[in-house]
Amino acid sequence: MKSIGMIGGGAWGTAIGKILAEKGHQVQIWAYEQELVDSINTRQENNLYLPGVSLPANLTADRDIRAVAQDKDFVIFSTPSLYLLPAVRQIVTVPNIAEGHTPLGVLTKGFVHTQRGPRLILETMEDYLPGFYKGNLVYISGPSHAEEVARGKLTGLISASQNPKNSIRFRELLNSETLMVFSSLDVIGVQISAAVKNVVAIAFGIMDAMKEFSGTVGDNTESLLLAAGLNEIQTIARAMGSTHPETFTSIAGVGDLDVTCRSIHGRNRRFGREIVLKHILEPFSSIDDLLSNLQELGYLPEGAVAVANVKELAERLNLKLPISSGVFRILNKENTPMDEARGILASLTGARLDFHVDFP
Ligand SMILES: NC(=O)C1=CN([C@@H]2O[C@H](COP(=O)(O)OP(=O)(O)OC[C@H]3O[C@@H](n4cnc5c(N)ncnc54)[C@H](OP(=O)(O)O)[C@@H]3O)[C@@H](O)[C@H]2O)C=CC1
Ligand SMILES: O=C(CO)COP(=O)(O)O
Repeated sequence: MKSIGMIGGGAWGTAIGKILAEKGHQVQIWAYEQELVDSINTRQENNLYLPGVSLPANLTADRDIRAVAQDKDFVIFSTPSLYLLPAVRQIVTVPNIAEGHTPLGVLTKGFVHTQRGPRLILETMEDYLPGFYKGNLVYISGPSHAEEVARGKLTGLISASQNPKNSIRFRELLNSETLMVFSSLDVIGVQISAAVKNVVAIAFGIMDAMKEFSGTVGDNTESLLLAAGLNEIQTIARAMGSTHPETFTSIAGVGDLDVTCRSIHGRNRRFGREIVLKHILEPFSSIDDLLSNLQELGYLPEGAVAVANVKELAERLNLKLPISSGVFRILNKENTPMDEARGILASLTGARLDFHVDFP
């Protein structure tokens, strides 16, 4: 039996915490909201982010982040990208972390925006953590909606680390009857795939909403977008130093892209659909305004956070990324979803497109 601290009580941290608790480990989740702590500890349910899933009694929650990280055999970060660094900063001086005794894993998908611009999650964490952690952090990703993992749907994940021993440690920790975990050394490729697929899924959601009202956009068109999205992920990942081309054909690459674009659980897809069907960008004047008021959406599409970082990286690395650029312009109110969708499809096909969609 191991003791495990989960830093983040959203849907994903809770689902993975449940898997670990069901394997007999003692799991403590750091949750930001007191209501959530009470719900997990007294009703064995995450009422805010994973309602309807009954949690084991050996999974508990606490608001004290340092207590959750203290004296644990493993600590796993599961906050959204925006809250990751503040969480890391709070636990660096916890003795077992300060001394490098506790292996650290990360479930967050996205980039961290620093004064030096957008950076990958693990490299940023390494800057704040004691030197023992350099090259030893583990990044866990793959096609895995929490709603399904928590209900025992068969799922595959990738555990990536520069240190193969550590990726195997997390693989063995997480492997269960329904969760199959595979190792990878390509920490850059896996992190970029996880972050950028969320941006592609926003474009996919926009296209998906248009499909319902258009004679031009169909399932085939969506697959065109998906394939181009994978290409865009590869382009940026290679430029950033991805080491293994097979990452993109693995569950961390095309697998996660597919589920994020197509699943009804997908929040990035939902965000894209609601841009078209519910005009949810109307209250926001720009992407900065949106990001400052993200809580108004009521759910967190990581792709909205990631796209500004992707734009900056594309400019720095001189990359042409038509899907990400189009999503950025939509969120920044520089262009309409309709014009951008036409532009993206035209750039992918080389065709001259003048279709119009009449929304209800
Ligand atoms: N949901 C999924 O299926 C999957 C999600 N992921 C990734 O996991 C990460 C977490 O997502 P998910 O669990 O879905 O998140 P949710 O949207 O379910 O939960 C939101 C989380 O944000 C926390 N939060 C809100 N405001 C703050 C704040 N000011 N400071 C600190 N924390 C705050 C909440 O805290 P509190 O703990 O108090 O509720 C909660 O943990 C994301 O990067 C996501 O892309 C990866 C794979 C699957
Ligand atoms: O990363 C995920 C699935 O693997 C979750 O995607 P969404 O945030 O779009 O729901």
